Amino acid sequence: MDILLEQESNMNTLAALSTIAVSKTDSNHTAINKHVQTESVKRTPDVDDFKNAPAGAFNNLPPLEPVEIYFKDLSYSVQKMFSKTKKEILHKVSGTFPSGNLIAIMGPSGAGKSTLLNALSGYKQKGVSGAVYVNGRVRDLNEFKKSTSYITQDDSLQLLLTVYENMKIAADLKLGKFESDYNKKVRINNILTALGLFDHQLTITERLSGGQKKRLSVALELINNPTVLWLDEPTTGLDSFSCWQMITLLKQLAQQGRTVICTIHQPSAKLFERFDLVYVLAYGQCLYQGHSSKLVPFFQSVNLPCPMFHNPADYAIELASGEYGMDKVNTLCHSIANGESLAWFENPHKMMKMEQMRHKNPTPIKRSDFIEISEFYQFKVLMQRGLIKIKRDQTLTHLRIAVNIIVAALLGWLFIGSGNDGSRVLANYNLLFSILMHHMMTPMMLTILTFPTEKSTIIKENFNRWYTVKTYYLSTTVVDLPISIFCCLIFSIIIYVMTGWPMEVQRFSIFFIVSLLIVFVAETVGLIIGSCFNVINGTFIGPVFSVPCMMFAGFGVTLRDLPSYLKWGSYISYLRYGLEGYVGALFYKREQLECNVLYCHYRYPDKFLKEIAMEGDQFVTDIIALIITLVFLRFVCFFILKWRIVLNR
Ligand SMILES: Nc1ncnc2c1ncn2[C@@H]1O[C@H](COP(=O)(O)OP(=O)(O)OP(=O)(O)O)[C@@H](O)[C@H]1O
Repeated sequence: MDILLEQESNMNTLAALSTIAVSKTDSNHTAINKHVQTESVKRTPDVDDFKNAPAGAFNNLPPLEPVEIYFKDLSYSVQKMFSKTKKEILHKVSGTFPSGNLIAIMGPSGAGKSTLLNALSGYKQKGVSGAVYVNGRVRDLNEFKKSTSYITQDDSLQLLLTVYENMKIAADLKLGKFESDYNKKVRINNILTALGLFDHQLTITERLSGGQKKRLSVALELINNPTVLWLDEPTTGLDSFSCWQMITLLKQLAQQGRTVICTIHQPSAKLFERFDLVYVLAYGQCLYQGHSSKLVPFFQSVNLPCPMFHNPADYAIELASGEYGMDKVNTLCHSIANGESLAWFENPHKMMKMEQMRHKNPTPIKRSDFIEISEFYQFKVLMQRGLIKIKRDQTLTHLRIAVNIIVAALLGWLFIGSGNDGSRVLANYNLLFSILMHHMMTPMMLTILTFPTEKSTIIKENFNRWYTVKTYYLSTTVVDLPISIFCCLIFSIIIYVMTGWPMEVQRFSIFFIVSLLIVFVAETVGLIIGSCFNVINGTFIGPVFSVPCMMFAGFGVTLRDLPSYLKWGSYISYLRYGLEGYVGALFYKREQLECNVLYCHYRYPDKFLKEIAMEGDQFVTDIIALIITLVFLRFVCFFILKWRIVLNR
């Protein structure tokens, strides 16, 4: 009990601090703003400057335009697998979410809570029908999204960045260069203080507790002061105190004029009371909509009284899951008119009609302070973030370098000095194929394994307008270049020197360029597979896709011996161009090789080239073919990524 009282007092302190934030007449606040403006010209601040700053998270932001959301006959259906029929998940639900309220969407598992949240926020658009109104007008999703932020259930954070770095990157992406670094720091500091994360700003996000990660997710989205916050299960996985902290924080944000809507599983009685409005779903229908304190009277009104000392939220879930019979579910949904009825709001007669909303807001919702950031600036910031991640993810970076050194050294050792040995030409050919396998599998599997974990973050950040898919795609392509080139170069040098291939700049350059192109193509293939599949399916699809590529490379079966009806395969297999390029680089126009045994069948490299049906002089064509393949796959990859992230919503 004492602990709870203490927690409550902490929360009250937070609430008091937030009240300071919204008080526009507060002289302290004006003084601080002035101070900030004058100081920003003078010097660059450091962290200590902010230690004693007031905790008002949004004290220098323009006032919020209230956003009232009303939806009518909202349905959501999905295509059933292996069937032409559709499955309807939301059944023509209606509802009203007024501004300045903390709203809970409740219901048993599978009732459609996340689906409703996604449909209302625009996170899901395909399969949604019905109307969503914002301030009395049909929602213009593009404009509406400028005022909203969506916080996903899995926090989707950049785990390798510190709390401050995450905030700074978010501030740079959302505020661009229109705000000075000093102002961004002040804003970050205020938000972190209000959310109890100030003392953790130098902590790597990976090491934060579950509750702190959830608060950081909220903090990141508060940077541009959204008016509507959508949160999918913000309390899942948190202990009771962290839940309390989170809901209290959300309540404060709502009290500042925002519309805060979250899905929640089964809140405790204490948590339940904190919500202003509750929207209960049962089997995709609305079972209750109204003030949290009126839930019990509502049940009473339909002769389903909540048992004494029973948590009303628990009782609502029991009813919604059909524990007391489906007839009760239908009665309740009917009584609330599937969300149309406003009878159980705190002051139903004060609820605004659509015309009144339009009258109150004569122009459609438009964020006056919205900042459009240039794609070039976004690219720069994403590059910065990518570089920090590479620097921090030392295990992966070191592993990539180490794997290339170790594999090159092992292969080099196995084939040491064989580069000029007429009796080991076939061994050299096998080695080239092994090198090809290494350059194909390592980057492809690495991308297949790492990209899917990034996907949810990209989807969330892109939806919240942090950056476009194009800028993300370009930045990931560029940021990885130095490490890929370095790994490939070190591999090529080790293997080339150890094997004793001819020390000629031209031969080595072709060998290196072909290797690099294979690495880039394999990375792109990995990215395509990673964009389409999850890690498990991707790790299966990757090697399966590689087998035909190997088959058509001309290694096991020479290109000459391929049946005519399968010839096409050799044109689309990028490994064929790789192998041909390698063979050309190392065997074309070579002098006769050394022979220290009785007989060397391939002492003359031309004879070998003839036998494997490769001309050897085609390396320029091979390099061009690899470049065309790379460019083509890069475009394909971009469109798949765009489709997965934006178009498939
Ligand atoms: N793309 C889809 N294809 C098939 N069924 C789907 C799809 N999306 C959602 N569903 C189904 O719709 C129902 C509602 O899903 P939703 O995730 O909204 O439930 P929820 O109430 O949020 O559940 P939980 O609390 O467990 O997360 C579930 O039965 C789910 O299986």
